[in-house]
Amino acid sequence: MSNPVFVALDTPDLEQAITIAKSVRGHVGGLKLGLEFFCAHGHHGVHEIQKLDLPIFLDLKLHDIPNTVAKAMQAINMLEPAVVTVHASGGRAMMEDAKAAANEHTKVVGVTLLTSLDQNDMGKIGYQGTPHDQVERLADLAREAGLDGIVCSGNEVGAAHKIWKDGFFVVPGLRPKGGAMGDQKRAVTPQQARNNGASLLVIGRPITGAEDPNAAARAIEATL
Ligand SMILES: O=c1ccn([C@@H]2O[C@H](COP(=O)(O)O)[C@@H](O)[C@H]2O)c(=O)[nH]1
Repeated sequence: MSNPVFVALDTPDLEQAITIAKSVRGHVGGLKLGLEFFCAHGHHGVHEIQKLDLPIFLDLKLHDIPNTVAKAMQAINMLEPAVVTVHASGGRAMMEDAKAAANEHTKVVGVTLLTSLDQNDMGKIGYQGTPHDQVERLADLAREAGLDGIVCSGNEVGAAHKIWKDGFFVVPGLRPKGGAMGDQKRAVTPQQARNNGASLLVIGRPITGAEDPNAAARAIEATL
């Protein structure tokens, strides 16, 4: 992938999503559509964004019983997404069925531990160990289930890469040096994530919330 940055078009406003995507398309490698956009616009919205002719990452974070996730995957296959997310904590059978139901050319990746969570949150949820432990445990499970890779923070991607040499590593929660964290708790810079072994970098607000999204995307591209 020449430019590993996928910009997260996190808005329920279709026109705004198209405007931002048009302004940054020369400086990103793809477009990520998540729950906010998909719940508002569904397949129609994805078709509109596809007109911009960049790969589409559908970040739907599917998490349910295996049969339901497999059927949901079948229902988005006609959109031919480049990447789709499921929650790795849905378990091995769910991930196996998700991968089996997906298009041959769609990468299915498992979210390990959301980048908005830290060690303190893990304790409250009832997860054992550190974020590294959780990411490595679920990376192993995702690999065994036949997924293409995982989603984790830039802090853990180096360790995950060591245990899964040919895995595909999606890293969100990225902030240029000094950038506002917002709800992200395990953030690193795009450059750090890339150096640590990220395959795909997800960047939302540092680009979409900038006064000049094109300049922000260009500045990030220049650091990679
Ligand atoms: O662990 C995760 C998984 C997914 N995301 C998604 O990435 C973007 C990040 O947006 P920013 O504005 O750059 O914080 C967003 O769409 C999340 O749903 C994540 O942040 N962490």
